[in-house]
Amino acid sequence: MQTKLFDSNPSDLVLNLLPKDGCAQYLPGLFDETQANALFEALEASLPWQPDHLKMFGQAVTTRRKVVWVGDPDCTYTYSGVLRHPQAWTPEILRVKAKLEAIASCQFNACLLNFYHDGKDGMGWHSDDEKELEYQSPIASLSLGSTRKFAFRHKQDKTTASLFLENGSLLLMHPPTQQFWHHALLKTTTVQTPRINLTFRKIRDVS
Ligand SMILES: O=C(O)CCC(=O)C(=O)O
Ligand SMILES: [Fe+2]
Repeated sequence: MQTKLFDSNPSDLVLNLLPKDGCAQYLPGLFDETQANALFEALEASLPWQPDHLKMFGQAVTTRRKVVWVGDPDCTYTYSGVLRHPQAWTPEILRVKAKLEAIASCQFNACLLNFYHDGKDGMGWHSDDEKELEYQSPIASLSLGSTRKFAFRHKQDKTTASLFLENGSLLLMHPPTQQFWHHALLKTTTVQTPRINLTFRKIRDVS
């Protein structure tokens, strides 16, 4: 499947990285090196980064990776068994959100930010399919800092697909990707520098 991402530029054809049951599109260089590095530094310095708390096999786990949950005030969200209350949007994140909304032609109301100190930090296999998430909406994932390997694995037949997420790049995961595929940010011994990832999401109106 080939999908046109921008109406304005006919050369911006972005291929689907998945062979079936979903659509993931990679757009490198959405922010150039200078912009991406400036954004990385601003986010690293200004946000209240905290270790993440997960429940794995009934056990409480504290991650080395750090997170910030940002969103509209009513966007509480439970994942990995833990209820999160959002921090208020910051001007930088709002600017990024507006840019990604224009590209993805949709609205986001929440964003999970992850800080990976180096290759020893990663994120295990999961899908972003919590009941609070709007099933129809894509997830837009912006990468800043070190290049890291990201992989998809089909839930039924275990087919895999992977790619490297570069500084300033965007990965769009469209429905029904989360229903059929797990994804992971793979650990590696070869990366010694940090990375920040922002995943913009749409929480359903549960009122
Ligand atoms: O860091 C990444 O690229 C992936 C993050 C992710 O999968 C998530 O936040 O749900
Ligand atoms: Fe995810």
